[in-house]
Amino acid sequence: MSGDPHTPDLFGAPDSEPSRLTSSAPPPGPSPAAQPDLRGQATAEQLLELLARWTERGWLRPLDRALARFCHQQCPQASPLALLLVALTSHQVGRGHVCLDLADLQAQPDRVLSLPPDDEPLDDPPPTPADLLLGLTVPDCIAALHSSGLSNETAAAEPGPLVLTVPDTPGRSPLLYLRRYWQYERQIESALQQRLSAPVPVDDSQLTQGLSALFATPVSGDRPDWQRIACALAARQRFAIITGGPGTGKTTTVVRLLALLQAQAMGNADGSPMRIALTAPTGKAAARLNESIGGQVEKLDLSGLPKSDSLRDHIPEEVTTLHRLLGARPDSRHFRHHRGNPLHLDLVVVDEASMVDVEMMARLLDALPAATRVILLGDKDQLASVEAGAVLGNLCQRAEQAHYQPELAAWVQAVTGCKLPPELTDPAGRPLDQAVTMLRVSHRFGADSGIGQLARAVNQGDGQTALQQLQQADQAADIAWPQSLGRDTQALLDWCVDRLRPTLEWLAANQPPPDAERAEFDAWAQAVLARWSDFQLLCAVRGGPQGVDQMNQQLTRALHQAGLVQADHGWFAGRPVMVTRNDYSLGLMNGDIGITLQGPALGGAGDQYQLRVAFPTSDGSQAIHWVLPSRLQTVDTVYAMTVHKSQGSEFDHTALLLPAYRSPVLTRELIYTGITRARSRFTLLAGDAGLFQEAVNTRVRRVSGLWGL
Ligand SMILES: Nc1ncnc2c1ncn2[C@@H]1O[C@H](COP(=O)(O)OP(=O)(O)OP(=O)(O)O)[C@@H](O)[C@H]1O
Repeated sequence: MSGDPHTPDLFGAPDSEPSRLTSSAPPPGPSPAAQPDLRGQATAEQLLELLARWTERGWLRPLDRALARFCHQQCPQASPLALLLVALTSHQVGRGHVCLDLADLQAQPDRVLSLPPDDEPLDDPPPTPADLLLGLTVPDCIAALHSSGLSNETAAAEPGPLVLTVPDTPGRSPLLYLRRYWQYERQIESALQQRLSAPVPVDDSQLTQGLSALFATPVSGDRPDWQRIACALAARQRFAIITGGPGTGKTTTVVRLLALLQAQAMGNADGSPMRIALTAPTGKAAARLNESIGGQVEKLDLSGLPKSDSLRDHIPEEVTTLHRLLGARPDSRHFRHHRGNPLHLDLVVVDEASMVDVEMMARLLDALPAATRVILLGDKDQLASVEAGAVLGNLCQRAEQAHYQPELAAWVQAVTGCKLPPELTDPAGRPLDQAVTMLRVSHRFGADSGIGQLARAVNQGDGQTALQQLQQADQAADIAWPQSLGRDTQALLDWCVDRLRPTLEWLAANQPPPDAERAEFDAWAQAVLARWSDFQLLCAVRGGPQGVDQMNQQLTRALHQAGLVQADHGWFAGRPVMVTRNDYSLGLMNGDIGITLQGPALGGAGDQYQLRVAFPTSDGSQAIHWVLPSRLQTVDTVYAMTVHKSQGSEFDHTALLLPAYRSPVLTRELIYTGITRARSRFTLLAGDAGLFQEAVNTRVRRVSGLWGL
């Protein structure tokens, strides 16, 4: 659970990235002496030497080579081919995959290293996996692993550091895992299987009544009300997923679902309410849900439900982070709650589940009794977590087509009145399919919304339409692509300064006097934090001229020159920072954003200010958590932030800056995530239409063995 989330090699290799094998101008071949012959005489030492060369070039992480060396020491009989597979599997984990797909490896061997772009000239290139694996087949790899003593197919066998799974289902490839990740996937699979095979008995007429009470809009025959359907499906399952794009009503639906389930529980013979936890992977996402859920619970009309007088008090509004729920321990990947010390809960709702990695999901499910119901909410099309695994994406692979069994469709119609389109039913639908609902109508972005249309085109991989929409957008539109800004750094900086200016000027103009009451400082800081989401520059990459590091440095300088901040380095009022590592002693979580302000002096010395960083409190209250800059060890300036770090946040006006060069990071998921961070205005900052279009055509594929549910 560590690592720099922004380095390109952390992301899955894009599907459309041409393999080096097929590129038109391959780099000159390696000298034969440098290339271990994996079919014949190569030794482990030769292979490890080659891995060292890859590591020097940044194609492999030192950790990946160290693991191969460790495996060589533990199992000296392991062949160089087996050791190569160890290093590549480890490297895949660093790029967000849970395993190495051996068929993919054979088809496109060079996708598994962090190779530079094809057009970058290489000086004395080492052989690549394509060179090493030439003439070797998947069965050769399997045989090498079997004889290595490193991998076992089942958990029952003597555990080796790797696990090889060879599925007998046609179309499925053998997958090689580091054992830990195999275990996480199996934990998830078994926890979900257990829940999917034990649906909750429901009283259909009570359910129909509850749904009618909560959903005021009458059902129209030809347009299914997906929110109502989601509630019905989740009411009968111990595990359910509600996925949907921005503004499709995930929160609205879950609030109604909570009311429905709680009303059912309180209407039961013993009348005890369910113990419910609402959680999200980051503090920011938790705070956002907290805010929106609170407002929605208040407005909910509960009059048609049983126990309506006391029901509202039992609908939770407080959202906690997964780390906090599980009882994270400083400097440890172990939690206080686990199988041996489970959480006593009846229902757990996980919002922004696309950001939950395989390890976190496994740990959550491990800490829950089998009877605890689990509901995942999230947008399956967003970027996955930077850590290994794209659990929500993997589980939602069949969500578009739904695959509801005809009996389920009939039941849905009986309890909700909604007729499901026949193309979404499938007699061969799997148990997981029956537990997934995709919300398909955006209530935030109507049919004529530029942001909505652009997000849809990008999501469908239609780069040409997306470009046309951007090119044809007029002044009044909510999307824009000022092409000159993508090519002229100074113009870009000036444009960003102008967008940040109102908030920085407001901040300075409204600063309370040093002797003001603490509440006055808190209210001011709250307002500054709220205004901070008026505009956000997002960068696709970390390094390079359009990367987040340089943009932050240049923007800081430009703001200083414009007189909007008092310094161009160090700590100064108006510097926004994001916490990059959980700090339990300060109560700050990775991803929390604070603004440096002239705050109240410590100890109440009322005649002077003290520079402090104002963080919102995660309980959604109006209080501010003021932290001395010297106590913040790991923060980044965030005048610009990476798209990855922006997940779970929304901004009124979002601008997405793309690099001027090809990068494996530029994918459809990244562009979609960037666009959907915008509430009311989106600006693309890119100099090259081709790169944008290429990115939209490029998908992240995260290999996983979670397909059998
Ligand atoms: N069925 C509906 N009819 C009309 N408006 C709706 C409906 N459902 C949701 N909305 C409105 O659409 C907006 C977005 O809803 P909501 O916040 O529930 O969506 P979401 O999917 O959780 O959004 P996010 O992208 O923020 O996660 C809210 O203003 C909500 O009141």
